[in-house]
Amino acid sequence: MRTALVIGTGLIGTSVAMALAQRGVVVHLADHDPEQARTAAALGAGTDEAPEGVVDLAVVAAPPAHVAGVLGDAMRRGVAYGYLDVASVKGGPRRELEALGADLSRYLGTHPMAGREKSGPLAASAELFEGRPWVLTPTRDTDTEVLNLALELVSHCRAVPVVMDADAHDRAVALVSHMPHLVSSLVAARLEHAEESAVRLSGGGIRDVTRIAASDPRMWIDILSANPGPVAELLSDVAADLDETVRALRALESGDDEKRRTGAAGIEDVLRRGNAGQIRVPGKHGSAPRVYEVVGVLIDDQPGQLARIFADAGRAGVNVEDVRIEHATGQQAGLVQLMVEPKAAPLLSAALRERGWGVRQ
Ligand SMILES: NC(=O)c1ccc[n+]([C@@H]2O[C@H](COP(=O)([O-])OP(=O)(O)OC[C@H]3O[C@@H](n4cnc5c(N)ncnc54)[C@H](O)[C@@H]3O)[C@@H](O)[C@H]2O)c1
Ligand SMILES: O=C(O)C(=O)C[C@]1(C(=O)O)C=C[C@@H](O)C=C1
Repeated sequence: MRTALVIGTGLIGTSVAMALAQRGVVVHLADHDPEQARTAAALGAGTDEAPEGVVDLAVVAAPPAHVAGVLGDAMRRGVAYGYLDVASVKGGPRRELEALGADLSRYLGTHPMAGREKSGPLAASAELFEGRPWVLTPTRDTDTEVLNLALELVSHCRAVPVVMDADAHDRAVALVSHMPHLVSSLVAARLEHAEESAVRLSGGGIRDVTRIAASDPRMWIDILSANPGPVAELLSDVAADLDETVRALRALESGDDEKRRTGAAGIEDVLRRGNAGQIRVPGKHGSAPRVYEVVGVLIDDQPGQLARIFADAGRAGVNVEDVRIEHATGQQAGLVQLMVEPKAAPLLSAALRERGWGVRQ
């Protein structure tokens, strides 16, 4: 990738632009608030002058409700070869773009699983995405070159590409991002009118639980409006657990030994289930480096090949953890190396062979 246009130069757009600029990509910056683009340029993220020709990749980092409109407009103007967005929800923007009649082969919905509770270019950092998962949602129609440009961008940001279906992504982030965000806000909301003498005792525990409650509500209204069903289901499960927990605590207040024993067992159950869930959360920059097995797939230079490989891997139920592409010099062929969990490698090889791919494991 030689040139890129980042539209929406807040926290995420500026962070992407900084990472690309550091890797030698010529980055153009645009925002509906020109002051934001100027600030991003002053931070070394690129130039706020419009590109003269067509750039390789346009990256839309506007709030989710504006993503489809901004993408549709950029595509109509033909500003780039490929287009991607980084919005926190993937199903809605794709459907909106489809309704606008856009050429979806040149579009790839993506989502870096990294961020902050602060907004704007001044909160940006080129290192924000290092080691973090970056979800890509290609379909059968995705142009191979656009997918390659996206993979290059993810690699420049030193993130880890994860391929998923858009709706499966939205269900997953309801669990690991959207529902936790609301729970954090609900806990923090209890502090609003609390006694200062109590609030000033706050320590690491409440800080950890409420950090994300400081985020911009306008952005989160957009995010939650685009994923309300899955989040409501999860929150109603949390509400049922809360009811049980309150019942257990009330039992602990009782003068009756048997009731107190039942109450203690209920609380212990909540705490132990919490331990079991917490241990599954990867560290800040992912879990300790894992060893993946490589499944090599031979491709010729036909449009749509990479997207088809990802779609076939998805159909086999295999998560592709990382990808490398080797092009054979002077030949219309290449080798795609898919990095997967060791136990998934034989399954993936068999599924891809069955679908006619040349596989090397
Ligand atoms: N904040 C996070 O933690 C996080 C993480 C991953 C992905 N995202 C996604 O990234 C995108 C940007 O989020 P952010 O945190 O950088 O927000 P931000 O508020 O820091 O930046 C958004 C920028 O978009 C600009 N903008 C708004 N409407 C626009 C339009 N119509 N055209 C051009 N520019 C416009 C704003 O002026 C602002 O500079 C969102 O879609 C969000 O869902 C956010
Ligand atoms: O770390 C934070 O501040 C975040 O909230 C980041 C976070 C998340 O929930 O993990 C928030 C929303 C984005 O879509 C992706 C990442």
